[in-house]
Amino acid sequence: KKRIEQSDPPRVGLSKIFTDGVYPEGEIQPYKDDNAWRTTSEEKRYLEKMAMEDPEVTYQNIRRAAEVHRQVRQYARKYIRPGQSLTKIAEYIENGTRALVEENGLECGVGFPTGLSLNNCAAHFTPNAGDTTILQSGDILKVDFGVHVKGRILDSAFTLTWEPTYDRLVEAVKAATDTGIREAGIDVRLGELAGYIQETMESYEVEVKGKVLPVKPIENLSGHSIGMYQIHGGKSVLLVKNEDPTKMEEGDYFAIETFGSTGRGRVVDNGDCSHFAKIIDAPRVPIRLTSAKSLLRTISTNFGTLPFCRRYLDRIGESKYLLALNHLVQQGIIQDYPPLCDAIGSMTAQFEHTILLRPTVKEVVSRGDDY
Ligand SMILES: O=S(=O)(c1cccs1)N(Cc1ccc(F)cc1)Cc1ncn[nH]1
Ligand SMILES: [Mn+2]
Ligand SMILES: [Mn+2]
Ligand SMILES: [Mn+2]
Repeated sequence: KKRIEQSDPPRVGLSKIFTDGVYPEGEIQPYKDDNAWRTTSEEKRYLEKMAMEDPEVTYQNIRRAAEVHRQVRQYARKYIRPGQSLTKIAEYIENGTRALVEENGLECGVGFPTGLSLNNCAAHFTPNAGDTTILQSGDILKVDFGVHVKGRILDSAFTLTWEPTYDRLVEAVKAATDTGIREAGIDVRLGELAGYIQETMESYEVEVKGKVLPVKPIENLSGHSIGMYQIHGGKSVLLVKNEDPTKMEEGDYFAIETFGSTGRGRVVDNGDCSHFAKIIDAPRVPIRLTSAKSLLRTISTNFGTLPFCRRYLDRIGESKYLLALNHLVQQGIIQDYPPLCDAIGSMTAQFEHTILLRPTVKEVVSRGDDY
């Protein structure tokens, strides 16, 4: 039977292409040293077989999300060009994601807002309604988008440039993320892993207009574990050596992401917030403001605990919601995630993959032939 090809722009749902429901496995990396035994352990292989048969755990959900991510980003990389508005770029990625994952309520869909952070801004920027920002040829764009299937969130990001000036910065961050992925593993301490990432990042420098700048890891950004419908699972992988003795554990899902900067190596909240998410264990406080009460109901219905942005409220018909939204933030019910930026004039880069610490092997589920 002829395989149905993906369209351009990407619109063919993956269940029409992977008709047997089996999605490609990611890059397999065996565990190292005192966990190498896992690959051939009968007990661990049995554990994994059970996981594959459990509809809750089955690795097919996260692999389907990963294949959606690979196909959308493949077309997006070709499509995104200086001169386009960030809004158009965001909608291209989101329309592609919704179509390929065959969005269906909270069953499957967009995992979190499409990050399109420019230059000194490293994370959590996506345009709000009315934003007229146009991508420029000298920009460094971090494209960070998510796909979820049954609450399994695929979190992966890459950096795009259209001039060679910052190639070494991009190279440094790609190498640091690959170091983080390679050194990750069951029983690895998070503080130690951060040291390996820092070491790779700091071995690079970038020459800009005759000035040699060291590449700095951004010390207050981090990778993170991922839970069901929960983008931040509670464990953080910092980018500078630290004493956190917390270990990575069998069954963990991790987003390994690193950020490099030619600036301070530190980000601060900057500009209007676009990203928000319901706080998982928020206190059940009575909400007096009627508009806030109804907005919270809309958020719970449409996003659950997945992060959302103002454009997603606009597209489901909400309007004049800012007062209510800020009230929910003040009440500690919704978390705001403002744009995170280093010094003006600095440049930042990011690469991110989602990895699974399976009982027998480590799977870099979001790996593609692009990064
Ligand atoms: O910086 S984080 O808040 C974080 C890092 C460590 C512990 S929590 N964050 C989680 C997140 C927050 C809001 C989102 F809309 C999406 C994700 C990392 C991240 N942002 C983008 N990709 N990955
Ligand atoms: Mn991300
Ligand atoms: Mn992440
Ligand atoms: Mn804040």
